[in-house]
Amino acid sequence: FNELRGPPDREGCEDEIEDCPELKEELFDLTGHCRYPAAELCMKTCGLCRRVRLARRCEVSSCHPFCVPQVDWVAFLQAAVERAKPEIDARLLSYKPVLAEFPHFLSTTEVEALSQVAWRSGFQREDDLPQEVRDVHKVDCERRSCLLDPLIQEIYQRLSDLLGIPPQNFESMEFLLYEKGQHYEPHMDDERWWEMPALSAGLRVLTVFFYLSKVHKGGETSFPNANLVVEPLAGKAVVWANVQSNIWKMDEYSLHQAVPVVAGRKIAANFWVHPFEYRAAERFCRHQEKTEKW
Ligand SMILES: O=C(O)CCC(=O)C(=O)O
Ligand SMILES: [Fe+2]
Repeated sequence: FNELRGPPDREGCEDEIEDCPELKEELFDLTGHCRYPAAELCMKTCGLCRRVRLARRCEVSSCHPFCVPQVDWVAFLQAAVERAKPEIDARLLSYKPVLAEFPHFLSTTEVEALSQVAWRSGFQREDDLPQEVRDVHKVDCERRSCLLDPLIQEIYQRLSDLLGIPPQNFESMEFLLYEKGQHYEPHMDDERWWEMPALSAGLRVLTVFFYLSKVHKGGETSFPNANLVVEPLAGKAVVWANVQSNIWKMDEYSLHQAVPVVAGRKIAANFWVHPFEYRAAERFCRHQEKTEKW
Protein backbone atom coordinates (compact mmCIF):
# COMPACT_ATOMS: atom_id res chain seq x y z
CA PHE A 1 0.00 0.00 0.00
CA ASN A 2 2.75 2.43 0.92
CA GLU A 3 4.56 1.64 -2.25
CA LEU A 4 1.49 2.56 -4.28
CA ARG A 5 1.12 5.67 -2.22
CA GLY A 6 4.59 6.96 -2.94
CA PRO A 7 6.61 9.49 -0.98
CA PRO A 8 4.94 12.44 0.77
CA ASP A 9 3.46 15.06 -1.49
CA ARG A 10 5.82 17.98 -1.77
CA GLU A 11 3.12 20.46 -2.71
CA GLY A 12 0.87 19.20 0.06
CA CYS A 13 -2.90 19.05 0.01
CA GLU A 14 -5.76 18.91 2.41
CA ASP A 15 -7.84 15.86 3.17
CA GLU A 16 -11.18 16.44 1.52
CA ILE A 17 -13.31 13.96 3.39
CA GLU A 18 -14.11 13.45 7.02
CA ASP A 19 -13.41 9.82 7.77
CA CYS A 20 -9.95 9.97 6.24
CA PRO A 21 -8.03 8.11 8.92
CA GLU A 22 -10.14 4.97 8.41
CA LEU A 23 -10.93 5.52 4.77
CA LYS A 24 -7.42 5.96 3.51
CA GLU A 25 -6.61 2.44 4.61
CA GLU A 26 -9.73 1.13 2.92
CA LEU A 27 -10.24 3.16 -0.23
CA PHE A 28 -8.07 1.06 -2.55
CA ASP A 29 -7.51 -2.67 -2.50
CA LEU A 30 -4.02 -4.13 -2.73
CA THR A 31 -4.08 -3.99 -6.50
CA GLY A 32 -4.92 -0.27 -6.42
CA HIS A 33 -8.62 -0.52 -7.29
CA CYS A 34 -11.25 1.62 -5.62
CA ARG A 35 -13.32 -0.48 -3.20
CA TYR A 36 -16.35 1.78 -2.88
CA PRO A 37 -19.23 2.10 -5.34
CA ALA A 38 -19.21 5.85 -5.92
CA ALA A 39 -15.96 6.27 -7.73
CA GLU A 40 -15.77 9.99 -7.08
CA LEU A 41 -14.61 9.21 -3.58
CA CYS A 42 -11.48 7.58 -4.93
CA MET A 43 -10.56 10.83 -6.62
CA LYS A 44 -10.60 12.72 -3.34
CA THR A 45 -7.33 13.16 -1.58
CA CYS A 46 -7.50 11.45 1.80
CA GLY A 47 -3.77 11.90 2.11
CA LEU A 48 -3.19 10.49 -1.35
CA CYS A 49 -2.51 13.82 -3.01
CA ARG A 50 0.04 12.60 -5.45
CA ARG A 51 -2.09 9.77 -6.72
CA VAL A 52 -5.07 12.07 -7.15
CA ARG A 53 -3.08 14.72 -8.99
CA LEU A 54 -1.82 12.12 -11.40
CA ALA A 55 -5.31 10.71 -11.77
CA ARG A 56 -6.62 14.10 -12.78
CA ARG A 57 -4.23 14.12 -15.70
CA CYS A 58 -5.09 10.67 -16.91
CA GLU A 59 -6.65 9.58 -20.16
CA VAL A 60 -10.01 7.87 -20.44
CA SER A 61 -9.72 4.13 -20.94
CA SER A 62 -13.37 3.24 -21.47
CA CYS A 63 -16.11 5.26 -23.10
CA HIS A 64 -18.99 2.79 -22.91
CA PRO A 65 -21.88 3.65 -23.52
CA PHE A 66 -20.76 7.02 -24.94
CA CYS A 67 -18.38 5.90 -27.67
CA VAL A 68 -20.43 7.84 -30.21
CA PRO A 69 -20.01 11.32 -31.69
CA GLN A 70 -23.56 12.38 -30.77
CA VAL A 71 -25.76 11.05 -27.97
CA ASP A 72 -29.49 10.66 -28.61
CA TRP A 73 -30.73 11.50 -25.11
CA VAL A 74 -34.38 10.81 -25.94
CA ALA A 75 -33.51 7.27 -27.05
CA PHE A 76 -31.22 6.91 -24.04
CA LEU A 77 -33.87 7.86 -21.46
CA GLN A 78 -36.61 6.03 -23.35
CA ALA A 79 -34.53 2.87 -23.03
CA ALA A 80 -34.21 3.49 -19.28
CA VAL A 81 -37.99 3.96 -19.03
CA GLU A 82 -38.50 0.64 -20.79
CA ARG A 83 -36.00 -1.11 -18.55
CA ALA A 84 -37.81 0.07 -15.38
CA LYS A 85 -40.17 -2.40 -13.69
CA PRO A 86 -43.83 -1.70 -14.60
CA GLU A 87 -44.75 -0.84 -10.98
CA ILE A 88 -42.35 2.11 -11.11
CA ASP A 89 -44.69 3.70 -13.65
CA ALA A 90 -41.83 5.37 -15.51
CA ARG A 91 -42.36 7.73 -18.44
CA LEU A 92 -40.61 10.32 -20.51
CA LEU A 93 -42.01 13.69 -19.42
CA SER A 94 -40.20 16.19 -21.60
CA TYR A 95 -38.03 16.51 -24.71
CA LYS A 96 -36.60 19.95 -23.85
CA PRO A 97 -34.96 19.22 -21.51
CA VAL A 98 -34.92 15.47 -22.02
CA LEU A 99 -36.40 14.33 -18.72
CA ALA A 100 -37.95 11.08 -17.49
CA GLU A 101 -39.78 10.43 -14.24
CA PHE A 102 -39.76 7.27 -12.13
CA PRO A 103 -42.58 7.97 -9.64
CA HIS A 104 -42.14 4.78 -7.57
CA PHE A 105 -38.42 4.26 -7.88
CA LEU A 106 -38.13 3.87 -4.09
CA SER A 107 -40.60 2.02 -1.87
CA THR A 108 -42.01 3.70 1.25
CA THR A 109 -39.66 1.61 3.40
CA GLU A 110 -36.66 2.60 1.26
CA VAL A 111 -37.56 6.29 1.43
CA GLU A 112 -37.72 6.03 5.21
CA ALA A 113 -34.42 4.12 5.41
CA LEU A 114 -32.65 6.49 3.03
CA SER A 115 -33.72 9.59 4.93
CA GLN A 116 -32.45 7.93 8.12
CA VAL A 117 -29.08 7.48 6.41
CA ALA A 118 -29.16 11.14 5.38
CA TRP A 119 -29.96 12.39 8.90
CA ARG A 120 -27.30 10.11 10.36
CA SER A 121 -24.73 11.54 7.95
CA GLY A 122 -25.32 15.01 9.47
CA PHE A 123 -26.71 17.84 7.36
CA GLN A 124 -24.65 21.03 7.23
CA ARG A 125 -25.75 24.42 6.00
CA GLU A 126 -24.39 24.91 2.48
CA ASP A 127 -21.95 27.81 2.41
CA ASP A 128 -20.27 27.72 -1.02
CA LEU A 129 -22.84 30.04 -2.57
CA PRO A 130 -24.50 33.20 -1.18
CA GLN A 131 -27.72 32.44 0.66
CA GLU A 132 -29.82 34.41 -1.84
CA VAL A 133 -28.63 31.94 -4.49
CA ARG A 134 -28.64 28.64 -2.61
CA ASP A 135 -30.05 28.11 0.83
CA VAL A 136 -30.10 24.46 1.86
CA HIS A 137 -28.58 21.92 4.23
CA LYS A 138 -26.63 19.18 2.55
CA VAL A 139 -24.32 16.24 3.12
CA ASP A 140 -22.39 14.00 0.75
CA CYS A 141 -22.60 10.25 1.23
CA GLU A 142 -18.90 9.91 2.00
CA ARG A 143 -18.86 8.86 5.65
CA ARG A 144 -18.31 5.17 6.27
CA SER A 145 -21.74 4.81 7.88
CA CYS A 146 -23.29 5.99 4.63
CA LEU A 147 -20.95 4.22 2.21
CA LEU A 148 -21.33 0.89 3.94
CA ASP A 149 -25.11 1.08 4.11
CA PRO A 150 -26.47 -1.83 2.04
CA LEU A 151 -29.35 0.27 0.70
CA ILE A 152 -26.93 2.87 -0.66
CA GLN A 153 -24.92 0.18 -2.40
CA GLU A 154 -28.10 -1.33 -3.80
CA ILE A 155 -29.36 1.99 -5.13
CA TYR A 156 -26.07 2.66 -6.93
CA GLN A 157 -26.37 -0.79 -8.52
CA ARG A 158 -30.02 -0.28 -9.45
CA LEU A 159 -29.21 3.05 -11.11
CA SER A 160 -26.32 1.49 -12.94
CA ASP A 161 -28.66 -1.22 -14.31
CA LEU A 162 -31.41 1.26 -15.14
CA LEU A 163 -29.14 3.67 -17.03
CA GLY A 164 -26.71 1.14 -18.44
CA ILE A 165 -23.83 3.19 -17.04
CA PRO A 166 -21.12 1.71 -14.78
CA PRO A 167 -20.96 2.92 -11.15
CA GLN A 168 -17.40 3.97 -11.92
CA ASN A 169 -18.97 7.05 -13.56
CA PHE A 170 -20.97 8.13 -10.51
CA GLU A 171 -20.44 10.89 -8.00
CA SER A 172 -21.31 10.29 -4.36
CA MET A 173 -24.96 10.89 -3.53
CA GLU A 174 -25.64 14.34 -2.05
CA PHE A 175 -28.53 14.58 0.42
CA LEU A 176 -30.46 17.84 0.69
CA LEU A 177 -32.70 19.25 3.40
CA TYR A 178 -34.80 22.38 2.79
CA GLU A 179 -36.69 23.97 5.65
CA LYS A 180 -39.40 26.58 5.11
CA GLY A 181 -38.14 29.38 2.83
CA GLN A 182 -35.02 27.53 1.66
CA HIS A 183 -34.45 27.30 -2.09
CA TYR A 184 -31.93 27.21 -4.95
CA GLU A 185 -32.08 29.82 -7.72
CA PRO A 186 -32.01 28.78 -11.41
CA HIS A 187 -28.69 27.14 -12.28
CA MET A 188 -27.14 24.39 -14.36
CA ASP A 189 -25.54 21.34 -12.76
CA ASP A 190 -22.33 22.06 -14.61
CA GLU A 191 -19.11 20.96 -13.03
CA ARG A 192 -16.95 23.73 -14.46
CA TRP A 193 -14.58 21.09 -15.71
CA TRP A 194 -12.39 23.64 -17.47
CA GLU A 195 -11.17 24.61 -14.01
CA MET A 196 -9.91 21.08 -13.48
CA PRO A 197 -7.57 20.42 -16.38
CA ALA A 198 -8.18 17.07 -18.04
CA LEU A 199 -10.51 15.68 -15.44
CA SER A 200 -11.24 12.67 -17.55
CA ALA A 201 -14.70 11.79 -16.21
CA GLY A 202 -16.29 14.59 -18.28
CA LEU A 203 -19.28 16.79 -17.40
CA ARG A 204 -22.25 15.93 -15.25
CA VAL A 205 -24.20 14.71 -18.26
CA LEU A 206 -27.17 13.40 -16.27
CA THR A 207 -28.77 14.45 -13.02
CA VAL A 208 -30.73 11.86 -11.08
CA PHE A 209 -32.85 13.64 -8.48
CA PHE A 210 -34.63 11.80 -5.64
CA TYR A 211 -37.50 13.10 -3.54
CA LEU A 212 -37.39 11.60 -0.06
CA SER A 213 -40.33 13.41 1.51
CA LYS A 214 -43.64 14.95 0.67
CA VAL A 215 -43.64 18.74 0.92
CA HIS A 216 -46.81 20.36 2.22
CA LYS A 217 -46.43 23.38 -0.03
CA GLY A 218 -43.73 24.56 -2.46
CA GLY A 219 -40.44 22.73 -2.97
CA GLU A 220 -41.02 21.87 -6.62
CA THR A 221 -38.12 21.55 -9.06
CA SER A 222 -38.90 23.89 -11.90
CA PHE A 223 -37.27 24.38 -15.31
CA PRO A 224 -37.86 28.05 -16.20
CA ASN A 225 -36.73 27.73 -19.84
CA ALA A 226 -39.10 24.87 -20.40
CA ASN A 227 -42.32 25.51 -18.53
CA LEU A 228 -41.77 22.27 -16.68
CA VAL A 229 -42.45 21.73 -13.00
CA VAL A 230 -41.70 18.52 -11.10
CA GLU A 231 -43.78 17.85 -7.99
CA PRO A 232 -41.82 16.64 -4.97
CA LEU A 233 -43.37 13.28 -4.05
CA ALA A 234 -41.67 10.78 -1.75
CA GLY A 235 -40.08 7.88 -3.63
CA LYS A 236 -39.97 9.65 -6.99
CA ALA A 237 -36.78 9.92 -9.03
CA VAL A 238 -36.37 12.11 -12.09
CA VAL A 239 -33.51 11.88 -14.54
CA TRP A 240 -32.60 14.61 -16.99
CA ALA A 241 -29.85 15.35 -19.47
CA ASN A 242 -27.78 18.45 -18.71
CA VAL A 243 -25.95 18.42 -22.01
CA GLN A 244 -26.80 18.50 -25.69
CA SER A 245 -26.12 15.60 -28.03
CA ASN A 246 -22.59 16.95 -27.95
CA ILE A 247 -21.76 15.90 -24.40
CA TRP A 248 -19.32 18.80 -23.91
CA LYS A 249 -22.06 21.42 -24.40
CA MET A 250 -24.55 22.29 -21.68
CA ASP A 251 -28.23 22.31 -22.66
CA GLU A 252 -29.88 25.60 -21.71
CA TYR A 253 -33.24 23.83 -21.25
CA SER A 254 -31.72 21.98 -18.30
CA LEU A 255 -31.61 25.22 -16.30
CA HIS A 256 -33.55 24.45 -13.11
CA GLN A 257 -34.33 25.73 -9.65
CA ALA A 258 -35.56 24.53 -6.28
CA VAL A 259 -38.71 26.55 -5.60
CA PRO A 260 -38.82 27.74 -1.95
CA VAL A 261 -40.50 25.44 0.53
CA VAL A 262 -43.62 27.24 1.75
CA ALA A 263 -44.85 24.72 4.31
CA GLY A 264 -43.31 21.53 5.62
CA ARG A 265 -39.83 20.26 4.88
CA LYS A 266 -38.19 18.82 1.80
CA ILE A 267 -35.64 16.00 1.87
CA ALA A 268 -34.11 15.08 -1.46
CA ALA A 269 -30.90 13.85 -3.04
CA ASN A 270 -28.75 14.71 -6.02
CA PHE A 271 -26.92 12.04 -7.88
CA TRP A 272 -24.68 13.05 -10.77
CA VAL A 273 -23.58 10.84 -13.62
CA HIS A 274 -20.53 11.37 -15.81
CA PRO A 275 -19.97 9.94 -19.27
CA PHE A 276 -16.60 8.42 -18.41
CA GLU A 277 -15.18 6.65 -15.43
CA TYR A 278 -13.21 8.08 -12.59
CA ARG A 279 -11.53 4.75 -12.00
CA ALA A 280 -9.98 4.66 -15.44
CA ALA A 281 -7.76 7.41 -14.19
CA GLU A 282 -6.90 5.42 -11.12
CA ARG A 283 -5.69 2.48 -13.20
CA PHE A 284 -3.64 4.65 -15.54
CA CYS A 285 -2.10 6.33 -12.58
CA ARG A 286 -0.67 3.15 -11.22
CA HIS A 287 1.14 2.82 -14.48
CA GLN A 288 2.28 6.43 -14.45
CA GLU A 289 3.37 6.28 -10.85
CA LYS A 290 5.73 3.49 -11.72
CA THR A 291 7.21 5.22 -14.72
CA GLU A 292 7.33 8.78 -13.41
CA LYS A 293 10.47 9.92 -11.54
CA TRP A 294 9.77 11.14 -8.02
O1 LIG B 1 -34.06 20.75 -4.82
C1 LIG B 1 -34.31 20.71 -6.01
O2 LIG B 1 -35.46 20.56 -6.44
C2 LIG B 1 -33.19 20.89 -7.00
C3 LIG B 1 -31.83 21.01 -6.36
C4 LIG B 1 -30.75 21.21 -7.35
O3 LIG B 1 -30.98 21.51 -8.47
C5 LIG B 1 -29.33 21.06 -6.96
O4 LIG B 1 -29.04 20.84 -5.78
O5 LIG B 1 -28.47 21.10 -7.86
FE1 LIG C 1 -29.30 21.45 -9.70
